[in-house]
Amino acid sequence: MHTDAEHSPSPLSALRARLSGRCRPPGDKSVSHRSLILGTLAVGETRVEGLLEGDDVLRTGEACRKLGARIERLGPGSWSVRGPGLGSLLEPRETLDFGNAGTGSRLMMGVVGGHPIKARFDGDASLRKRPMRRILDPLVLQGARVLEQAEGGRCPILLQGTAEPLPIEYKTPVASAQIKSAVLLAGLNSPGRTVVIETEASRDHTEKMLIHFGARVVSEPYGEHGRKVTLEGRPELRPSQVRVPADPSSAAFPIVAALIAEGSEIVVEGVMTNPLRCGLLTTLAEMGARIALENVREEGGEEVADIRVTASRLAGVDVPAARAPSMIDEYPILAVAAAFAEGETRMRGLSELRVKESDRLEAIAAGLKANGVDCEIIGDDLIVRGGAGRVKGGGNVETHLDHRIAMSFLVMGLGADAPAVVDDDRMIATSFPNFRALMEGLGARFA
Ligand SMILES: O=C(O)C1=C[C@@H](OP(=O)(O)O)[C@@H](O)[C@H](O)C1
Ligand SMILES: C=C(OP(=O)(O)O)C(=O)O
Repeated sequence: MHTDAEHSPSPLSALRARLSGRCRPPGDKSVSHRSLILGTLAVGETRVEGLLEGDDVLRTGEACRKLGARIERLGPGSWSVRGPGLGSLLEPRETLDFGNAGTGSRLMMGVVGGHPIKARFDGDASLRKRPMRRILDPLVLQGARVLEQAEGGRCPILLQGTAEPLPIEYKTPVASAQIKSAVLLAGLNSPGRTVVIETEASRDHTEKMLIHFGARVVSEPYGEHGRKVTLEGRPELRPSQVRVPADPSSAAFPIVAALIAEGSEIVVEGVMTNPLRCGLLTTLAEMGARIALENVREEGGEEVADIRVTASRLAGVDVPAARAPSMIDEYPILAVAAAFAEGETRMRGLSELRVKESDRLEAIAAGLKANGVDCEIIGDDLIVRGGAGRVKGGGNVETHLDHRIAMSFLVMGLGADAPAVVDDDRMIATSFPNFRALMEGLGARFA
């Protein structure tokens, strides 16, 4: 299946534009994956509204079906999930193919790891490069066994889960919501308590949604920036209603586009403003961006807001490493904003960017250089010296099967002197299938 995607790239270029109007980005990817997974672990019908119908999430849905869930699309973004329930999952007969999705594959490893079933995990060329030992190590402590794996603990992986996961206390080696979530999801079927400690807090959607589905989860501060999360095993998960707010990581693209494209003013509606996802907004505000949160309200257990953005003169800033977990997927688009800023932006502590869909640190630097932007990587830091409102553009950007690299450099083209070209736009469908239409609705020009 993945071979098609790899064999016929679809290049796209973006031209200078002025943006105006209102838009609503699709549902949050993290919440969407989790709504299907938790729906599968609850007995009865879970209804999801605003599900992200991107390839990553649809593959999680396919995997849940292979474990015994009945999943139906009732209308656009509206889905019904009927789970067999915790402890009653079926052993899948076929490989669970997660395509490009780190989140889907890693969370489902946690689910399988906590059940007495065996499953094979695989994905595309990008997913096959991503490190999975970080997930397998704690799962083995919980009692799962890795029967087969590619070199370095990579997919394809054959995982044998356990009927009775051991209650463990686990300190994550890096700030990662995927590691935390895999351990908690495996721990759901444990007779005891599972504790995950992180020294830097990562996004907390799993904890919040587990509580929404009826589990007992306590999250306490740990050290200066960390959290200690305790889950009581074998909860009675009840089917629930989930309303998925708009994805702040997708909203980041129109937001930065409006900041850098002269004369623009837009409103991005219904965006989740969970503090553990808001590092980009904090950073852009420090850079002098004219961004206002309007109509702040609650939707589906999360705070959401309409975000008004006016084109702005930006100034370079120093982004501390401690902010990385709250904006981990936003560095490619922040680097584009930094390219248009006046002065130097230093983004610190980006080692995790090397193990995303591509080596994002290298991919960002190469894309910036191709478009005439002065930048360098020093250790795990990225330094961008901005053009004070001007970027040459005209570059050809290699996207390496990475949706965020593709969208970021298309946004760059909307503000650059010459069009920016990305070598392949197909991966955009993994997280933001209507990216092009939504941006064109605001006045963006692509060819
Ligand atoms: O848990 C999640 O939904 C995610 C966690 C992050 O990954 P890490 O856990 O590897 O930081 C993020 O990059 C990814 O897009 C989504
Ligand atoms: C890192 C990302 O996703 P995943 O880890 O799910 O592939 C992302 O969407 O930027």
